[in-house]
Amino acid sequence: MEKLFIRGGRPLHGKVRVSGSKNAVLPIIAACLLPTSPCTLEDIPGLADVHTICLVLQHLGARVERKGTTLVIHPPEKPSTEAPYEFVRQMRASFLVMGPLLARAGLAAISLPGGCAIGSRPVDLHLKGLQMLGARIEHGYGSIRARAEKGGLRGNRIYLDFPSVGATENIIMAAVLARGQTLIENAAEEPEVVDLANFLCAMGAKIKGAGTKVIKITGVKELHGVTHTVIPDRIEAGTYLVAGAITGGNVLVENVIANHVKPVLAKLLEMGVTVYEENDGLRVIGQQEYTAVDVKTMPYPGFPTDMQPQMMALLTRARGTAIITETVFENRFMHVSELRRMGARIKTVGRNAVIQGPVHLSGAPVKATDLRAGAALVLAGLCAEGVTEVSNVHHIQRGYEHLMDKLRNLGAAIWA
Ligand SMILES: CC(=O)N[C@H]1[C@@H](OP(=O)(O)OP(=O)(O)OC[C@H]2O[C@@H](n3ccc(=O)[nH]c3=O)[C@H](O)[C@@H]2O)O[C@H](CO)[C@@H](O)[C@@H]1O
Ligand SMILES: C=C(OP(=O)(O)O)C(=O)O
Repeated sequence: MEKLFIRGGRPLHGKVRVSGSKNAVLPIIAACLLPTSPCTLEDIPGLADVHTICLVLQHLGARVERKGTTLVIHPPEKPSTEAPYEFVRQMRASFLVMGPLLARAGLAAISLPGGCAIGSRPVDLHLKGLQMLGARIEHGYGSIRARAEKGGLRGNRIYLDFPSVGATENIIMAAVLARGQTLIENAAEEPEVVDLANFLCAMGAKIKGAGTKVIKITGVKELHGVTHTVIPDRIEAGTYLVAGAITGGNVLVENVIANHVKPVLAKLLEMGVTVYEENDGLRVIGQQEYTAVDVKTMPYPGFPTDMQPQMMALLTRARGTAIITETVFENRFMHVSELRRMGARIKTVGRNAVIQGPVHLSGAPVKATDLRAGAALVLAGLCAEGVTEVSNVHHIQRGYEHLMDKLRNLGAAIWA
């Protein structure tokens, strides 16, 4: 499926269940290289990215069995240590095997991930952290080769210049088997980091402070396999909340941790969307009119950059002028020109986008340039007049399980 078609104008009604979190499951699968016995992972979404990281693990010698939404991962006794470009090119998160490989095998050679549509996305913070744990880093032929000193990695104090999610995760995974204690300061506080830490602790790791700015890890000798259920995807949940709001519908979003979507809820409420907690999830009731609000993306617990494009689509429907400031990625406004093709009035100045509303969007052929840009175009299509044709759907398939079926169940006219 490379194209999606949406006939807009139908308010969405009903229930939708959120799948397991993409950004939690990717590092957790990488962490399955660490124990000496198999792990069972539950509520694993059927996403292109999950498939890719499983291929990476298989390439490194792990045995991966999938049964429905369950994954069983048998770690290799002696992992191979190279993740070539063919994987890293498909998904930057492949770089997350660096920490576990260094911890388990003392050696890792991973292709350097390139930039992508939303920014240049260097890995300098990952490498600085691993260096502080005693790894020797060499660049060559487009790859990074990291080697632990004799006797393995050793704990240290690491200050991150920016609370990078991936760097925090890579360093935690490297430090759990290191000698002594590691302190990560200015660590990322995202729920996905906490889920990874909970998974590792269940395997026997000693980690304190995950979910705060300071994480303390005391290295242990060995980890054992466990069963773990990943947290619900807070970005998918936020996307369906916006879908309810943008179509003026009434939707119950199930399997969501309300605390994880607090920054999104706060903005929806400020705009005049009705959202409240029910026993089984969060109910969103759309209104005829919304008020423009300003949004600034920030590391957690700030407003998530992964919800910025979807929020922009919704803000085209709000009365007044809204300013979105993107502080996390330097180039995450690729959806603006596509939304403009649908009639949105948006200008960008550097890291700010100024949205003038309300406008009645109209269907148009548009292109998904990345995952969340694609989600924003689908949302815009749901409320636009006429048919919207979204191309490059493979980007959307990286992060939304059964998107078409879930939206159809809510009454959307969407087809491939
Ligand atoms: C698989 C996964 O979990 N992806 C999420 C993760 O990506 P990811 O882990 O790549 O995001 P980071 O938090 O690392 O990146 C945030 C910012 O830090 C910069 N940076 C990062 C690392 C580094 O070594 N040097 C550096 O300069 C990046 O270029 C970016 O501008 O967190 C992002 C920020 O919430 C989300 O948008 C992604 O959906
Ligand atoms: C940017 C995202 O993912 P990744 O880091 O995998 O590119 C995202 O999920 O919006």
